[in-house]
Amino acid sequence: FNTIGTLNIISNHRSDARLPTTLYAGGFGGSTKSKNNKGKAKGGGRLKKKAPPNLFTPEGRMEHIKERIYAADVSPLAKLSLQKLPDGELSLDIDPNAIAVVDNFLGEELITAMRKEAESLLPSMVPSQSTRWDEETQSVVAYEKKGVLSTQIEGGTAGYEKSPRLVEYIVTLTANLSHKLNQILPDDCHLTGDEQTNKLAVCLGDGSYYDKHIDNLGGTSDSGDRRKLTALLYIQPPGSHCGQPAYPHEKVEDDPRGGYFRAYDVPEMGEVTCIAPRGDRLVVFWSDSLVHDVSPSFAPNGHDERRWALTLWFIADKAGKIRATDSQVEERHFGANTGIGKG
Ligand SMILES: O=C(O)CCC(=O)C(=O)O
Ligand SMILES: [Fe+2]
Repeated sequence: FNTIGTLNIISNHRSDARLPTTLYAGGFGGSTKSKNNKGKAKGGGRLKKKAPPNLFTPEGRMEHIKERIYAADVSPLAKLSLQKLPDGELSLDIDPNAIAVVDNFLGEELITAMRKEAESLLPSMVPSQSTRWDEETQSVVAYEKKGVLSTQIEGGTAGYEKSPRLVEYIVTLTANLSHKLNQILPDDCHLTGDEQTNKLAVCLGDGSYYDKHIDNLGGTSDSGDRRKLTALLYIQPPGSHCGQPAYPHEKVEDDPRGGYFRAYDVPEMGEVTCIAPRGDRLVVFWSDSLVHDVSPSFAPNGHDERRWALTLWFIADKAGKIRATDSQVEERHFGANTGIGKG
């Protein structure tokens, strides 16, 4: 995977469009500016009813996304659990299987516009690559995922022109969700706010699926893979995949379109947690520990039902550590011969 450095966004909505404003992920409402901005009125006065966000301008959209991030409940990610260390000792630490699910994250208007942008990129998307363990050659081999196309959203002028809202989302989420989480997480889980990597992917609806995997297996090797946290945004119409009962009791069988995100080993939720790819739903989890897959995805009523997901990987900062894969988890899910998959 490639890591994009700071994304420069060129804002072109102004009348003086030839004098572009460059917005930097790290400096735009990022780590220094947004402390304690939860619901506070400017000037410390009474809370006034806020004007609706202006989603016609980049600044308005980014401000809106930032507000949605600070309103979202991502506290499940700070949950602690008792874990067995390799020497058998127990330690209280951040739960490796924690998941935060945020519904109606960005609102119907923005998610609908983002879907349009995503679909406009389809002609440039290519078969998604994956890796699997090959018994014959006893090595990890790359293969093309059937029925899944993907691309990486790039920053810079060219990338911004192609899909401005997707770039704005990536920059704003990177800067602000990292900042918000760093305040509630221990140092070894800290994330950078100005670097990320991402993938826009579509399941074409022919039963395509993702094998069981952990996104980042780099914990024991010097792989250079610093991906720490995964944030998936499902870019479908809000309310799609609204099966009964709701999360966390959703079941794959609830919907003929399938395409459920399935997490394994999540405590108190039974063996498998099923999460529908519901439009405008954000799903956040630890890239270096959560075992997950995607059930076969179908689009029985045509292209509108195709499963679009934008994955953003947050990068561990200098103090952040990539966990080594738990050997018992590896054995339970992938067999002793480490047929382990990687996202
Ligand atoms: O689209 C999803 O729900 C999950 C995709 C995934 O696991 C991955 O890209 O690593
Ligand atoms: Fe994954």
